[in-house]
Amino acid sequence: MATPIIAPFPASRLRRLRRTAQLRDMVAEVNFTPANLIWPIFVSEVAGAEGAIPSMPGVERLTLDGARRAAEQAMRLNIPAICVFPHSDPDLKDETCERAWDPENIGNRAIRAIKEVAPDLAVMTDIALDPYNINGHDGFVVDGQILNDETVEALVKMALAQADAGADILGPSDMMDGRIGALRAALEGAGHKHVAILSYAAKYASAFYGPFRDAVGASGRLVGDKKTYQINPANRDEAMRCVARDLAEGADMVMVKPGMPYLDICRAVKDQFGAPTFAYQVSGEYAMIEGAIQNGWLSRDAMMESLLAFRRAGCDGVLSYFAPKAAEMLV
Ligand SMILES: NCc1[nH]cc(CCC(=O)O)c1CC(=O)O
Repeated sequence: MATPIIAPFPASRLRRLRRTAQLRDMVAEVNFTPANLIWPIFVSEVAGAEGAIPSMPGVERLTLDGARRAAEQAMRLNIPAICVFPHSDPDLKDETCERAWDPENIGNRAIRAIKEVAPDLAVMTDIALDPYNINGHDGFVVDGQILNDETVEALVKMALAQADAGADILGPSDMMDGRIGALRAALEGAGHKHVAILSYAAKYASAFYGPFRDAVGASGRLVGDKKTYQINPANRDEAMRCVARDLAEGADMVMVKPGMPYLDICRAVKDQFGAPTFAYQVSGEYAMIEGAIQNGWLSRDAMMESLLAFRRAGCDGVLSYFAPKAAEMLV
């Protein structure tokens, strides 16, 4: 960073450039546009499960038709990408997680439905076994241990099914070791050379995912916690090693997750690696801000301020449940 030169007062009056909206805009260091957004949506295959998610006020589980409408809305609002999270039938969850790589699972059906109505919209996926796992974990569980290498093999099958369904961006969120290299090799081998990987590289074992687990119906199921695979919130160097490793294995873009409590990590990742860097403003962050807005405790400006903070911290974009609302305010 350049060394700031400040003339002594009154030669320097920093308020001169804050006087009008035009002057403030002229010297704004970062901006936020709809192009900075990725919109996560929940798509359910369970009849009657669509509708409100109490811990995420304003967010709904969608049907396939709802996903189509969201895709059309994203295109209208210039949101470049939508990220599909499946809410799968709880009665079909098991330990084999076989539905994760079924071409007809709800995630893959949603990808195809979106591509039908909005072929140009980028569709991102989530790669992890938790939507289909009876115990709510992102990997296979045997004797209370999360198996790494066996899980990676399953994730590869899941990824290929998503790529076959038309996904543009794959989002491995599982935090198994070696998955990025395995996914990249499999995609090349299967002719999916242009499918991009946005790695959940610096994903922390966070309490801020609670409402998401309600949304996908994993809350009651999760046995134990995810601390043996997600990063300890105390660690920064470890996050940097994860990002370096994932980029070296072929990730096209990297993510820091959660977002607001980890803005220091966003800045460090952008400065050190200069790769396309995204933050996930996760469900708990959304719930805090939107809940406070709906109670009249915060104004709607808090939403835009929270998004702008990611840009200031070096992020190219943000996955946020605020995407449609924020994009509407930006047009
Ligand atoms: N692989 C699961 C997954 N993918 C995205 C989120 C969280 C997103 C959010 O909280 O908004 C999670 C939850 C978890 O790791 O338990």
